[in-house]
Amino acid sequence: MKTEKSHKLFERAKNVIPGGVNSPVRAFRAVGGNPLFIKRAEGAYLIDEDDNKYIELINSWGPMILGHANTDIENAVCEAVKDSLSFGAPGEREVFMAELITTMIPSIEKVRMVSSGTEATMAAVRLARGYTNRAKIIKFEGCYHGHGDSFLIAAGSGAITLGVPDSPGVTQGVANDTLTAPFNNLKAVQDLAAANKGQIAAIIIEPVAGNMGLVVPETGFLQGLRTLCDNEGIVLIFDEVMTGFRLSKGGAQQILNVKPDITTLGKIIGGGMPVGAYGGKKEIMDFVSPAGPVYQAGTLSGNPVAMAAGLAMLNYLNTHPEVYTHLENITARICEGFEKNLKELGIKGTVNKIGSMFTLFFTDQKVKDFETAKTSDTALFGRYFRAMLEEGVYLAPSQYESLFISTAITEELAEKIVNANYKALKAVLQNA
Ligand SMILES: Cc1ncc(COP(=O)(O)O)c(C=O)c1O
Ligand SMILES: N[C@H](C=O)CCC(=O)O
Repeated sequence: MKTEKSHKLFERAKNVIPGGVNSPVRAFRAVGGNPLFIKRAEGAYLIDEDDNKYIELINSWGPMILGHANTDIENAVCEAVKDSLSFGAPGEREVFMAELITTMIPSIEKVRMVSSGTEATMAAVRLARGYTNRAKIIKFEGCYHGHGDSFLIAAGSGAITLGVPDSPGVTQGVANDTLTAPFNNLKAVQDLAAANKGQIAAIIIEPVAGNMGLVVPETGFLQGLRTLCDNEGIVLIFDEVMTGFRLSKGGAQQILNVKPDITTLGKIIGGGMPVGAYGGKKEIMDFVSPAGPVYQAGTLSGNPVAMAAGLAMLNYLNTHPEVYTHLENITARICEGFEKNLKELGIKGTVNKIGSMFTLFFTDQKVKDFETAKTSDTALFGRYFRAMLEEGVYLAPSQYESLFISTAITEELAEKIVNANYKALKAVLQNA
């Protein structure tokens, strides 16, 4: 595989961008080798600067659920651009967007648009603190909620990959207010709440965790958190930046049948543009400025072009429920193929999946939390990642990420992915 142009760009980038990338996990540090610079993407494919073409399973870390260069979304953006790129004043698309979100996710009665998932989670926690007049929050080991200071404690995603789950730069004062518990361990959360009675403002959780690899909640876990929050006056925040509009049109909360007080959103909601949102019960959302005292603002919040992209995306998903069945069937097919390959080649692996999200962990343990996720052989993952690239399939460059399927993955492509997986696993065995 020729990667000269990517390599040259990376060398130039390292001189002027920290680590040569604008988000750490893109640097390929966990898997070895240099990042590929992408010049174009279309449907299910990424095309790099050296004209290599890959079937891709990241989809910009989730947003591109309809594949790249979707005509509906691109047309909506082109139309919106004609009216100016930004107003800094309210526009009708923001109203349409809020109406659509509150229809699709009924636990959201009012919603505020922001420009990233990080902004959404930071604002949601500030709101919960302002509403309850309490300081502490509980988060889960291996969950990632963006790079807000309060969340960089036992954090997932690139923070695990690069060995900074507790980042320098976060003050001890902030860290003291973030308590952590293992995912899927209700007793640990109940104990924390009892030991800090009357002090916990919020429990924030990815209802389906995607940032320590994919980990699904066990039966009763989320419902147990709901009951605990109701009993203790704690605000339950579901961070659905990844799962919102992906696992169903009503997000993870719809399929798992548990309603949070606040939901944070991002990724798909922007159709590929930088958008986030947080919303929930009216009573809580009316604490947000200017309705209430909790301050939060944004120069580009509700940006008309971003709203146009997001509206086109959400309108499509809202009116095409068959999308989710298709995505689930394709994902099941790929995961079954991977499991068969692992068995045939005698490689230890566990495939976690839900809807159109999945992770192949190189461990024979059941992966139900961060501790079990960490039993994966990450060196083996690195070799597998590179072998898959050679086979023309682009994966997330870390064991601790979920993969995402888009509607552009046809049954034929699913077959190709399974075959590539077999060849890559075999190559990894031969070179062990
Ligand atoms: C669950 C979750 N929350 C929050 C974020 C932060 O979103 P963003 O990267 O848009 O700031 C991410 C992804 O990065 C995420 O996966
Ligand atoms: N896991 C992260 C978000 O979902 C990966 C994206 C990033 O940090 O660049």
